[in-house]
Amino acid sequence: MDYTSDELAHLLQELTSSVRQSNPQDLLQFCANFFFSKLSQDRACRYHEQYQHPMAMEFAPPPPPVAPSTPLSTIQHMPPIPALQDPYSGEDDDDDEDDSLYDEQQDAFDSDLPDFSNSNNFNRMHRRTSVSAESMTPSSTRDHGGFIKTMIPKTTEQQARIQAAIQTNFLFRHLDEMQYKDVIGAMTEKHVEPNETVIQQGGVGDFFYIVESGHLDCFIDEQQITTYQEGGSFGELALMYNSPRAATIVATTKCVLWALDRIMFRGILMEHTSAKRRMYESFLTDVPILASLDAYERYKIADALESVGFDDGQTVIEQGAVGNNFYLIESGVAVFYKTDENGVQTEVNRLTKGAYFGELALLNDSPRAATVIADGRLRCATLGKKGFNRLLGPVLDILKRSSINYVKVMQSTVE
Ligand SMILES: Nc1ncnc2c1ncn2[C@@H]1O[C@@H]2COP(=O)(O)O[C@H]2[C@H]1O
Repeated sequence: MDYTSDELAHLLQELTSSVRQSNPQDLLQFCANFFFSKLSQDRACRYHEQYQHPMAMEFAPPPPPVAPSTPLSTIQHMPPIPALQDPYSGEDDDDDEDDSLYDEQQDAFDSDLPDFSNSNNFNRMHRRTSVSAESMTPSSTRDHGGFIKTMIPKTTEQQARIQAAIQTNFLFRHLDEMQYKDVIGAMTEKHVEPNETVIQQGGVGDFFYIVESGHLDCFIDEQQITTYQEGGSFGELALMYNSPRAATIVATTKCVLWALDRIMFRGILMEHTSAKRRMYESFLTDVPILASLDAYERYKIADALESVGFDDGQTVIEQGAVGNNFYLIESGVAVFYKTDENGVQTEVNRLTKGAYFGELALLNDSPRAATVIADGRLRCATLGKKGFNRLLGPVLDILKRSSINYVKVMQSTVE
């Protein structure tokens, strides 16, 4: 045992006084939150100690956890994701604290309590830059909703590297300035060697990861599912659903990762991510072109989609323009027009919910082949060029094949 009875007594005393102060409705949930916050701080401190004593970095990898795996089928039938209260909203009063506790009650924390007894986890965090140890002292602050933030001081160079790593990642796009600062403040740098396992399928979820550099492979039941590189992220599912890790992630090269702990992920990134995935889940399932994708691939598309509305008669795409976006029709009617060399405009097509357009210019790097105008109110989910190539990879062949027929149809309509 590496704690003294004094430390235990002190910890329990602190818990007791927190309970008295807050008078929570759900005592067990309150205690769970208290200990999770303590764990988060402890993790940051251990990391700090390890940074101060680089010779103490050696460790044996933790034994593979014995837990049921989460096959994709489980993801397809996941229970609704509990929505957390936005920790940034509301005043600093007791009601807010109660609300946040009420929301937290929906969390099945006990089904997913990581085994933190093995401190080797922390020793896997390697710090690269040599900054004064004083300036690296981690701290934590409590915000309005009783949410305890992890704060690990960083050099400007580290902050710039995190910003570069997250700038193309869709999960960070919606953050306001304060959330952005908090996320950067809470991240922990992790250096990984080739063949090192970052996440073990069936294990418990502790961190969400962003890739700064390097490549990693993702396996489910030893079958390779996908790869990750600069700007990619993984490890969110176990934190969102309190489920075992759904896949194994192994580095294929040296990697630099940034890790965000469970509390910060749930407090800042989860709400928006889960809301968006929920919002697009059934819509994307009904889009015929995406039928061959699995549930997780559709989740990733949902992360990247932006909803945009057009009024009756508004132009969505102009023939001859440069194409930057792909569109999926959420509702309404899009009408397609071709203008011939004499300037005569002819209607060539009409599409409704579930159909897509705007792929030709992206597939062929060509100017827009038609003008698209909203007939009545039109709402589309759009995907930028990068997201289109990255996320629709598995259906690009189908899109290409369909685009050939589609061009033929349009040409025959015009002729
Ligand atoms: N097809 C997939 N199914 C489930 N998880 C996947 C899949 N592809 C990539 N992953 C990622 O692998 C991660 C393993 O840890 P998590 O379950 O926390 O979160 C998972 C996802 O981020």
